[in-house]
Amino acid sequence: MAAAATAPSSSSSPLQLHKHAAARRSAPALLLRRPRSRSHRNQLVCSLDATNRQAVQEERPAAVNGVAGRTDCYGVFCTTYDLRAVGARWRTDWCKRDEETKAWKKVVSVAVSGAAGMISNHLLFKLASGQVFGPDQPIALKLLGSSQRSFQKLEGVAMELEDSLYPLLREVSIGIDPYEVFQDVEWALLIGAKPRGPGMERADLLNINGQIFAQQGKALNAVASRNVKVLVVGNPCNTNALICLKNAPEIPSKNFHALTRLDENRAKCQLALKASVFYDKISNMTIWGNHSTTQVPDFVNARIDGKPARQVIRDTKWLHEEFTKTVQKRGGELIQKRGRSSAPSTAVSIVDAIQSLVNPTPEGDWFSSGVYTNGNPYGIEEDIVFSMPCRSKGDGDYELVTDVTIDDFLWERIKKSEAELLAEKRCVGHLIGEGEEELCEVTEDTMLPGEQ
Ligand SMILES: NC(=O)C1=CN([C@@H]2O[C@H](COP(=O)(O)OP(=O)(O)OC[C@H]3O[C@@H](n4cnc5c(N)ncnc54)[C@H](OP(=O)(O)O)[C@@H]3O)[C@@H](O)[C@H]2O)C=CC1
Ligand SMILES: O=C([O-])CC(=O)C(=O)O
Repeated sequence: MAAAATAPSSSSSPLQLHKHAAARRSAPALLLRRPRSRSHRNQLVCSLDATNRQAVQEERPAAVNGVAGRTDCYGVFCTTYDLRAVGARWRTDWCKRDEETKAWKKVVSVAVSGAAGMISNHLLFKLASGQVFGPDQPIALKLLGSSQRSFQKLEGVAMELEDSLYPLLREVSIGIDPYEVFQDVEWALLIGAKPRGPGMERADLLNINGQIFAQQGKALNAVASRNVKVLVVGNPCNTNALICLKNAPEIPSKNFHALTRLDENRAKCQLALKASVFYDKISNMTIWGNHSTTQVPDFVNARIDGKPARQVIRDTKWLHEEFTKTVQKRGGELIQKRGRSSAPSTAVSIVDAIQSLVNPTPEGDWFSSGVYTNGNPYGIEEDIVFSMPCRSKGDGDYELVTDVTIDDFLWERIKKSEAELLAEKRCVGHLIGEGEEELCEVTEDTMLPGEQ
C-alpha cells in the first residue's frame, strides 16, 4: 500500500512534493483534496497565512490501510499536490491559490460498481484519461465491490490507476458499502452483477441481481447528488434500472438509463457492412425495447449518408430477417467465440452513452438509451425502462425524439419487447413495492443477448 505523503512543513520546498510521477507531468492546476463528508464540506476556507497549511493538512483524510468496508482515498490519491507546472513557487497566500484553482472545472465524481470486473477493466482507464468527460475535466473515481473478498481486487485496480499517471485523475477511493461509495456522486455506472450460473433460472437471476440494484437504488437515494445520472449495465439491465429508480424516489426517474448503446453500435456496424460505407455514415439508429433478444434494431428510421437506410439497402429480406436477428444475437455469438461476454466493446459503448449526454447531439441525429417510459410519445406502456431514441443538449439530460415513423413491422416487435419487460417487472414486484415474487412467469423468449 502506498503511503500518503504529508504536506510540506513551512520550511520545506514545494518542489519536494513533485516526487510523485503524477505531479511530474505538466498537469493542470492544484485541487485541494475535497473532504469526504457533508459535515466536513466547506470547512476548507480560504485564510491567509502559513498557519493555514497546518489546517489544510489536518483536513486530509487518512489513506486506506487495507480495511475492507472503508471507502477512502487510495495511496497516491491521498496526497495533496501542488500540480502547477514544476518550478511554480510555493505560496503562503492560500487565497491566491484558491483563486487559481477556481479557474479549473470542479472535479466530477463518478462511482463505478463491479469495478474489478472485465468491463471496468477497460472503462476505468478511459474515464481517468479524460476521453469521456473531456481533457479539461478532473475526475474522482469511487470504486464499488461486492464483498470483503473483492476489496483486495479493488486495491489492485487502484494500484494500476496510480501507475498510469493520469493528470486528470484526482481521487480514487474504494469500498464495498454503497452508502459510502455513492456519497455525493454525480454519475453512477452500475456494472457489477452476478452472471447467470449453470442451472440458474431466469427468475433467480432477476431476483438476485434485482436485490443488488434495489440496495444500490436506496443508497443513491440516501447519499448521491440529487441530480446523479445513473447508467445500469449489469444484466438484465432494463429491469435492474427500473428497480434502481423505484428505490430512489428522490432522484428524478429520468436520470436512470439502461445501456443499449452497445446494441446501437452493433446495428450501425451491420448496416455499414451491408452498405459498404464507413461507420460514420450511419445515423439515426434506434434500438427499441429490452437489452435482450427481443430488442428491435430500427432500420426504418436509420439513415445512411443522410438517406433512409431502405433507399440504400434494397434487400428487404435482409433487413427484416438477417439484420434484426444478427443484432439481437450478437452478444451470444460473441460469447460462443470468446468464451465470455463482451467487455471492451461494452466499455466503449458506455463511453459513447455518457458522451451523448454531456455533448449536444448533432443536428438531426439521435442516440438510443433505455429510459423510463412515463410520458413517452409512442404509446409504449408506462412505468418500464425501454430503449428509445433520445437527443441531448449536452447538459446530462435528454428529450425523446418525436419525428420517427413506427410502421407495422416495428410496432409488432416493439410490443413483443414491451410484453417481455412487463413480465420481467412482474417478477420483481417484491423489489419495487408492487406485489409478490411468486407472480414471476418469464418465458423462453426472455433472454439476454448472451443466452442462447
Ligand atoms: N448492457 C449491456 O450492453 C451489457 C451488459 N453486460 C453485463 O454487465 C455485467 C458485468 O459484466 P463483466 O464486467 O463482464 O462481468 P465480470 O464478471 O467480469 O464482473 C462483474 C463484477 O461485478 C462484481 N459484482 C458482483 N456483485 C456485485 C455487487 N453486488 N456490487 C458490486 N459489484 C458486484 C463482481 O466482483 P466482486 O464480487 O469481486 O465485486 C465483478 O467484479 C454483467 O451483468 C453482464 O451481463 C455485459 C455486456 C453488455
Ligand atoms: O449477456 C451478456 O452478459 C452479454 C450482453 O449483454 C451483450 O453482449 O450484449
